[in-house]
Parts: sequence; C-alpha cells; structure tokens
Amino acid sequence: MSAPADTLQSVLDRTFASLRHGLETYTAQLTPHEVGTITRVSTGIAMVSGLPGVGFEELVSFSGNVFGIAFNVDETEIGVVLLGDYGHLHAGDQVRRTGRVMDVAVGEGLLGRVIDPLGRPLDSLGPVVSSARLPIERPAAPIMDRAPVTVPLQTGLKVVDALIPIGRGQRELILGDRQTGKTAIAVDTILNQRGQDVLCVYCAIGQRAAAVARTIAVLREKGAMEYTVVVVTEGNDPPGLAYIAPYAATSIAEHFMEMGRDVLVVYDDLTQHARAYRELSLLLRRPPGREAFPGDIFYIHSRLLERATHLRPERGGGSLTALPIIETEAQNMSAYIPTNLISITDGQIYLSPSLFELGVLPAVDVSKSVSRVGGKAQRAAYRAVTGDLKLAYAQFEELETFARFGARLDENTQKIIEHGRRIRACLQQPESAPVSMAGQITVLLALTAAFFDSVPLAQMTAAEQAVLQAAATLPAELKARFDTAKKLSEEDRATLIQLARDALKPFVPPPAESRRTSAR
Ligand SMILES: Nc1ncnc2c1ncn2[C@@H]1O[C@H](COP(=O)(O)OP(=O)(O)OP(=O)(O)O)[C@@H](O)[C@H]1O
Repeated sequence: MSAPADTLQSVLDRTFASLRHGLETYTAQLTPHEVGTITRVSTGIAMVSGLPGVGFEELVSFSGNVFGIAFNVDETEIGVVLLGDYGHLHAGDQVRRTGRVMDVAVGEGLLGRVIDPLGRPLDSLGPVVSSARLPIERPAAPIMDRAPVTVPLQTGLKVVDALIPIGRGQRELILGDRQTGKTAIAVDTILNQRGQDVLCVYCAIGQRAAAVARTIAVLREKGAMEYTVVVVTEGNDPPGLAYIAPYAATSIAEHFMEMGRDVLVVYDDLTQHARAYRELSLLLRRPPGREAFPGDIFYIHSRLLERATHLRPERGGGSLTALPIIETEAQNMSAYIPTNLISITDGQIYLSPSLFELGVLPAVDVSKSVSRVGGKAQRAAYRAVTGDLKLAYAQFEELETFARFGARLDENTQKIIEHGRRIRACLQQPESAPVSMAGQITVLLALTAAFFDSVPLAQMTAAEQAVLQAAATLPAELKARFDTAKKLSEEDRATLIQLARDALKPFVPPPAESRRTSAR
C-alpha cells in the first residue's frame, strides 16, 4: 500500500528539485525596446517623440505593420517619413525602433516580377522569392574598383546607337517635355536587351497607374519580363515610397552587377522623385531653396547615379547602366532639376516637342543630345559607316529653315537638303521595333554613301525595310564581326554596299535617258 505514496512523493521531490534548480540558475535577460509616441501625423510624415537613441535613416515601426524612416533627427522630436498606408495612425500611438536601416529583397527570384519599393508583390504571382536583402542606400563603388566604359549598350534605336551611343556602365539622361516619347525610348532599350545578356530594372516613380500598366503589358507581350524587374510607385502612393523607389531599384540592380552581370536601370522619372522629396522636406520644415527644393536635392540624385558604373574584372566585371528620365517644362532645359541631372550624367538624349509634332519619331533632337563616354564604347563598324552623319544632319536642319521661306536654292544646297531629308527618314523608327546591329550598319552605310538620295521620299520607309530585310540574310560570321572586329574590313564593306544596292534597285527610278528610250 505504501508504494504509490512513495512514488507520488518522489515525483513531487523531483519536480521541486528541478524548479529549485531552474530558479537558482535563471538570469533575467532583458531586451530593451525603445518605444516612442507619435505627436503629429500629416501627409506622408509623422513627428515622433521619445526615441532619443534613434539613428539617421533608421527604420521605425508603427502599428498596422507600417514602417517609416527617421529623417529629421532632432533632440526632442524626430521627423519620420511614412512608407505605407498611414490612415489609421494618430497622435499618441506607439512607435518602436527597429535598429536597422531600410532594405529590400534582391536576387534572381525578382526577375519577371512587379513589386513596390518595399519588395511587396503587386502582380498576382504569389510571394517574392529572394536570396538576400540589401540596404537601399549603399556607398557607390570606389574609384579603384571602376573600369572604363568599353562595351556598348545597344538600344536598337538607330538615332541613338549611331549618333548618341551609350556604353554599359554609363549614365545617360533622357529629357524632354511631357508626352514626347521619353518612356518609349527607355522601354525600347529594355526590349532590345533580349538575348544580349543584360538584366533590366524599370522603376516607375509617381506615374499614373494606367501608364505603368501599359508599359508592363508591352514588356510582357514582347517577352522582356523574363529578364526585367519592375519597381512601381503610383501617383497616389505616400511620397515616402516615391522617394525610396529609385534607391531600392538600384540595390536590386547592384546585386546583379556584383554577381558580374550587366544591368540596365530606368528611372521613370526623377522629376517626380524630386517633387516627392520636396514635398517631404517642406512637410518636415526643412529650409526651402531654389524652386522650393531643399538644399540637398543635388546630392540625393548624385548619390543615386554615382552607383552606376562598370566594375573592374577583379570585381566581377559587372556593370550598371542608368537611364534617368526628366520631364522639362516648355522646353526649359536650364531649369533647376534638369541642369542638376545634366551635370551629374554622362550625356543626354533630348526629345523635342516640335519634332514630335512633325511626326519625326523618336523625336530626338540630335543637335542638343550628346553622349560623353559612349563614343569610346561604340563598335568600330558604326564609326566606319556613320562618318559625318551628325554634321550632315546638323547642316540640313539649319538649311531646312531657309528652304521653308521659299528661297531659291542653289544645286548644292538642294542636294544637302534632299540628303538630310533622307537621313531624317532613315533615323525614324516606330515604337517597340528595335533594329539589329547588322540592320543598322547596312542602312547607315547606304545612307552615308548617298544610295537613298535617289529614292523618292514617299518610298523611303519601304526602301529602308528592303535594306533591313536584306541585312537579315547576312552570314552569321559577318554579323559577329560587327561586334568583335577592330575595324570594318574592305571586303565586308563591299558586301554591305552590294547588298544595299541590290535591295534599293526597285526603288531607284531609271535615269532620264533610259526613260526616254523606253518611251520611244
Ligand atoms: N517612336 C514612336 N513611334 C510612334 N509613337 C511613339 C513613338 N515614341 C512614342 N510614341 C507615342 O508617343 C506617346 C508619348 O510617348 P511616351 O509615353 O513614351 O512619352 P513620355 O514623354 O514618356 O510621356 P509622359 O510625359 O507622359 O511620361 C505615346 O502615345 C507613344 O505611343
């Protein structure tokens, strides 16, 4: 009968002993959480007190899984930029420090996805699979890790590749008034990266949802989403999201670059980014400067675009090419933000509204566009065939104005104008129709050799198409030589000339003499 009592006693003893041991060995481990309080919430920002240890740009968390970045760090109060839907936040709510800075998911899993700057999916493809996270703000590669720009980034647009070439690792600004085809140039460049081993990041900042949806649809339809990540903030998102978007996009691109890949980032557009930053700065009561932009507006764009580079082979040899877009007002290139960006970048592609109205598309104003480093990366074959194309085009543009007044022109001037009209016709290109390098070189050679000059203007599109179709039949080894050879050989030039002549034969009217003979 005593056996069960013994057992019960021994169980109790063992339990007490273990509890006693637990109490004796327990050391309290406190994890301090710094908790502050919201004092005020306004459009896109919150003022917070009671977080004395918070660091600059530290991420703080609010209720409802909303995060913010500590922007103004004063002794008594901090100004926080809100990064989500903040409608439920009120004065008196709690705020916690996170001890980390804003970061974003990066990796191959992002390719083909549409995300917001926080890495949340905006498509219906489920959660984003990421291999790592990187801070959105990172120091740019040091000078010693950088290599010169030597490889071209083909845009597939004849006017750009021939006259304003872009190199991998370059920063080329696209600027122009609204609705002049800025996005079209950037999107066409992305489309042309198919099969070129270049990954792309398209960052839409503060744009209309319909415009972004249209761009994504084009990328999908043309199969470009396979190698593209789309980072989106829409016009009605909090300004904080628009502010961090280009930095997040750059970190996503940098991850690929550090893996040795070539990456292209499009920022569409930085005018909206500057406006979002101005809005935040004014709300945070920072002193306004020119055009009410804060004093550090130049710095926010230069530290973003400094991250574009071509790394040395020892650093993986990857590159990050940046195509920032800026909207001008009434063609004013010398406004504050456009001049800032022009001075930060390595050149600009200027789109003219008057050319757009004339139907010259893409509406690139060659005389106001420049590429400061791309020329060194341009393939030798281009240089061999473009010759004085830019000069001839500039001369034509000048003379064309006189021709409009009905002035009587001498034969030579007329010749320059007729040649110029054909240059303009050849440099035109519809949207989403990139032209291969072989096609471009053949057309440009025919153009500079004046083969098109005898083609009637009305037939230029058809004639150019005929040359492009003929160029598509060129042997693969010859096409490969355009990419690798140090110079266009005489034989290759002769092959191209023959090809262009044959293709243009049906479009060239017979000489007057033979016309008379056949009439008789
Ligand atoms: N090469 C082209 N051929 C035909 N149409 C074009 C071409 N480039 C642009 N467009 C058309 O011009 C219009 C404006 O183009 P786009 O949206 O690219 O301009 P944007 O300057 O980026 O506009 P926004 O100022 O609204 O950002 C669009 O309807 C587009 O389809």
